[in-house]
Amino acid sequence: MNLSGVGRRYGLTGPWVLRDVDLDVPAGTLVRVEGANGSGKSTLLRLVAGIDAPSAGRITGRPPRTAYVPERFPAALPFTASAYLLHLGRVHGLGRREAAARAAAWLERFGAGAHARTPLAELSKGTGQKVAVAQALMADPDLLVLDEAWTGLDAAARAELDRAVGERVAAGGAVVFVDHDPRRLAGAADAVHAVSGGRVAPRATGPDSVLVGPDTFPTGPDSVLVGLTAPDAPDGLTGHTARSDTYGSGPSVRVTASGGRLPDGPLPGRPAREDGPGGSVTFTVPAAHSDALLRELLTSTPAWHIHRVDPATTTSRTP
Ligand SMILES: Nc1ncnc2c1ncn2[C@@H]1O[C@H](COP(=O)(O)OP(=O)(O)OP(=O)(O)O)[C@@H](O)[C@H]1O
Repeated sequence: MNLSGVGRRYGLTGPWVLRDVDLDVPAGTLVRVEGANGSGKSTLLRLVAGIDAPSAGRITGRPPRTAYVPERFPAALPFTASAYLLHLGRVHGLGRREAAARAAAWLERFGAGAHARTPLAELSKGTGQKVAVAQALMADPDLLVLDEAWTGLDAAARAELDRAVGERVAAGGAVVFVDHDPRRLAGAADAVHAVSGGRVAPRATGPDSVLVGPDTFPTGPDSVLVGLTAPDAPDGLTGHTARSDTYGSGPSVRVTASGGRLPDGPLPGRPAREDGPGGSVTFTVPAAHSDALLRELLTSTPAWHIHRVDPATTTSRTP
């Protein structure tokens, strides 16, 4: 995929967080993104994953099967770990049996099999992060975007994630990642891009190329948010593309919620809205935007109470 002249700012008049970004992410490559806190790494990764749209420029060629692990986990979702993975597997386009099998296999692989029936809200941060990573990997994505996905994982799970990343690249997928530990996959990256001053610039790669010093190591596990970009059904089951500016038929998600306040601006993915009984509202949004929508609803003041999250078959866009 390719980013050409991409810029991003929050709000119409906000400062440009990123400007004039030209970036190639070829298939079968491992790409590291690095930079200081607040430089715009997560912003760049959200654009790459397609859960956020550029304010300027063009993004083309994003693989249909894209999966994303963002920094924070919506632990308030009313699911057990396996039910959540099953749901996301269905959103990724998997059949029920296949989704259940893959969910179980990935939980087992990350040492979280015993927590399959634990409600998300009761998971430890590290186990929640294992679920976050499992939801992305179970899609066999052609583009995997990992925003500090190792944070909070125990040593065995970190090593397992390293292996899984290697497998994705070996299978011809692209992996784009941010991690504050400069030793993470050291020397394995095919390209390293540094974000600084709103610009993204390539720099030489190699075992000795380290921009982020040891003093920037995370001091503890951050809270994590499971990302769901899951834009496409695998094996060409649908023709939906996860372009942020492209809607139509394709995987979409219905979120039923109540009690919160809507933001002044548009909601992520501009969901269709349907008022229900008891003040509840059902938002229907393309699957690629459902994570951003959930995050917006859960972090609004007052926060929305999420009743249900269901796959839907079609998406309509409000004008
Ligand atoms: N939703 C948002 N609304 C307004 N500003 C935002 C939003 N998200 C990020 N920003 C701003 O964009 C800038 C870059 O943030 P971003 O999270 O992309 O940085 P980062 O490099 O990932 O930081 P860190 O290393 O601390 O995770 C910051 O100034 C941040 O405040």
